[in-house]
Amino acid sequence: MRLVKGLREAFRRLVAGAGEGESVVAAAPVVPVGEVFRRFWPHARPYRRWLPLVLFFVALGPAIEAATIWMYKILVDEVLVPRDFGLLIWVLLAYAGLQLAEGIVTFCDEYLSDWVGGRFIVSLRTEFFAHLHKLSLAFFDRERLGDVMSRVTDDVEEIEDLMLSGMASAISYVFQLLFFTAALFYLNWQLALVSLFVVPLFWLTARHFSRKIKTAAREERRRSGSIGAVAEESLSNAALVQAYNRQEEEVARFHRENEGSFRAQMAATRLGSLFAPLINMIELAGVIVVIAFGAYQLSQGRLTIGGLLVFMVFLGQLYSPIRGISSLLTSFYSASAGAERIIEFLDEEPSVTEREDAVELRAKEGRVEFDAVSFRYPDARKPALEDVSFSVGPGETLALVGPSGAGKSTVAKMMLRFYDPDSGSVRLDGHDLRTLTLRSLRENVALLLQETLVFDGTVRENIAYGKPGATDDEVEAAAKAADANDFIRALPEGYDTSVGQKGRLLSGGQRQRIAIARAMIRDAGVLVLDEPTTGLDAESSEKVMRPLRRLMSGRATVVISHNLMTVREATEIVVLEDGRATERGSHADLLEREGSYARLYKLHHPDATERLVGP
Ligand SMILES: Nc1ncnc2c1ncn2[C@@H]1O[C@H](COP(=O)(O)OP(=O)(O)OP(=O)(O)O)[C@@H](O)[C@H]1O
Repeated sequence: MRLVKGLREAFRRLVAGAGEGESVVAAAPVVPVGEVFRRFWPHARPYRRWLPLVLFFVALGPAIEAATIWMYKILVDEVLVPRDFGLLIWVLLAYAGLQLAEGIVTFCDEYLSDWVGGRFIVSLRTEFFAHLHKLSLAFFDRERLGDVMSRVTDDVEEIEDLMLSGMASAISYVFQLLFFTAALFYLNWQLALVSLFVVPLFWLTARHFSRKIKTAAREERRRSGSIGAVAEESLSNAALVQAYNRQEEEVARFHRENEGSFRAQMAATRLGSLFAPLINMIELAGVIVVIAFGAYQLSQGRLTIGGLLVFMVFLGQLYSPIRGISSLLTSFYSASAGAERIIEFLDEEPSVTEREDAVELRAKEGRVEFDAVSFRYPDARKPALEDVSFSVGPGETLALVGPSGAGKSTVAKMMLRFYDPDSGSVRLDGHDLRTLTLRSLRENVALLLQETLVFDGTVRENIAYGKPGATDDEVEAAAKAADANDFIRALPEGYDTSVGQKGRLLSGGQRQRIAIARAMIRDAGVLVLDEPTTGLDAESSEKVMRPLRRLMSGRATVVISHNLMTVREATEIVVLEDGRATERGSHADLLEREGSYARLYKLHHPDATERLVGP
C-alpha cells in the first residue's frame, strides 16, 4: 500500500507543471486562442492568396506518402507473391517518381511556409514596435526595458509559430490522419475499426497533459522576459556594477532567473517526454490488437500478407501525427503564451493621446504658461506638482530651482506633454497643449537634458536629428552657433566622424555642444534646459554657456538647475518645494526676502561667480 502511495506521489511530482515562481516580470493576462487568431490574422491577410498553395502542398505530402506505401502492397501482392517480375520495373519507376514528387513538394512547402512566416513576422514586429513608440513615457517608466525587448524579438516569433508554422503542422497532421484512416478503412474496415479503439485513450492522455504543458510554457515565456530584464539592467549599468564590485550579486541575480527558466523548461520537457512513451504504450496496445485480429483474418483468407504488412505500415503512419501532438502542444502553448505577452502591450493605451480635433500650432510666438497645474505620477502616493503657475515669454528665462525631488523635471516633462496635468493646464502660445497635435507641439519645444542624448552615428547625423532633411550648410551653421565647428573639424573625419555608442568618443562638454547645435537647427520657440551644465567643470560649462546664451536669445527658456549660480540672471526664479511654488521673483528679490532661495544660495555658493545669462 505504502509502495503504491509512494509511486503515485513520485508520478505526481514527475508530471507537476511549473508553478509561478518569484520573478521580476509578472505573467501576462490569459487570452483565449481564438482571440489570439482574431488579433493577429490581419498580419497574415496580405499573404492569404498564398495560403491555399501552402495548404495544397501540406495536403500533397501525406497523399504522396500514402501512395508510396501503397506501392509496397503492389510489390508484395502483385510482384513478389505471384513471382510476376515483369511488373517490377513499373513498380520501381513509380516508386522513384513518387520520391521525386515528394522532394519537390517538400521544397515548395518549406520555402513558401518560411516566406509567408517571415513576412508575417516582419509585419507584426514592425507594428508592435511602432505601437511601443506611440505609448507614453509612463509605460516606459513602468516596464522593464529588457522584458520589452524580449517581447519585440522572441515573443513575436512565437506568434508566427502559432499562427502559421504550428497551424501548418496541425493541418498536415489532420491530412495525414484523414489519408491514413481512409487507407486503413479501404484495406480492411473491420481491422480499421479495431485499430481505432485506442483513439479515446490518446485523447484523454493528451487532454490531461495539455493543461500542465500550458502552465509550464507560460512560465517559460515569462522567465525569458525576466532574463532579458535582468541582463539589460545589469549590463547597461556595467560601470556601476564594477565600481561597487557587485559582479557576483549581479551574476547571482541573473543565474536565479535562468534557474527559474530552466525549471519551467524542464517541467515542460518532463511532461513532453513522459507523454511520448505513454503514447507509445497506447500505440503498442493498438498494434498488438491489430496483429492478433489481422492474423485471425489472414487465417480466414480475408486478408493478404501484403495487405496486412501495408496495414501495419499505415497504422504506424497514423500514429505518427498523434505522437507529434506532444511537441505541437508544447510549441502551441508556448506560442500562445508569447501572444499573450504581445497582446498585453498592444492593449496598452497611450496615456497621452491626441484629440481628433487637435490643431497644428501655426503662429509661433513662444510663450509657455502653467496655470494651476497639479499632477501625480501613476502609483505615486503624493503629487509631484501642486497648483504650480508661471509664465515665460520670448526672450525671457524662467529658472526652476529647489531641492531634489521637488518636481522640477516633472515640469519639463509636462511642457513636452509626456504627461497631462490632473488639474490646471499647460499652454503654449495660448493653446492648451491637449488641443495641439503632438507633432507640432514637440516641434516647437526643444529639450536639452543633463544626460545628453547622442546616437551612434556621425556628428552630422546627430545634429541633423533636430531637423530631418537639414542641408550640410544648415548643419554647419548650427554647429558654428553652438561653438562646435572647431572641435568637429579637428575630429578625424570632421562632420562624418562616428561618435560611438552614446557619443562615447566625445567629451561631456562636446556632447552638450552637439546637443545645442541640434536644438539650434530645430529652431523651436521654447527651450527646456534640464541641468545643462551638470557634470561639467567650470571651463567646460563656460564653453557651453556661451552658445547656450546664443540659443536662448529671443526664445522662451525654462531652465532647471540645482546649481543656483547658473540661474541668477534669469528673468524670474521659481522655487519649487515638495511640488509647490513657494517663492518667486528675481535673484535680487529672492535674496532680499531671505527665504529658502536665499538660504540655499548662501549655503551652497557663498562666493561663486558663474552666470547663466551673461551680459
Ligand atoms: N516616473 C515617475 N513615477 C513616479 N514618481 C515619479 C516619477 N518621476 C518622478 N517621480 C517623483 O516625483 C517627484 C518629483 O520628481 P522630479 O524628477 O520632478 O524632481 P526634481 O525636482 O527634478 O528632482 P531632481 O532635482 O533630483 O532631478 C519625486 O518625488 C519623484 O520621486
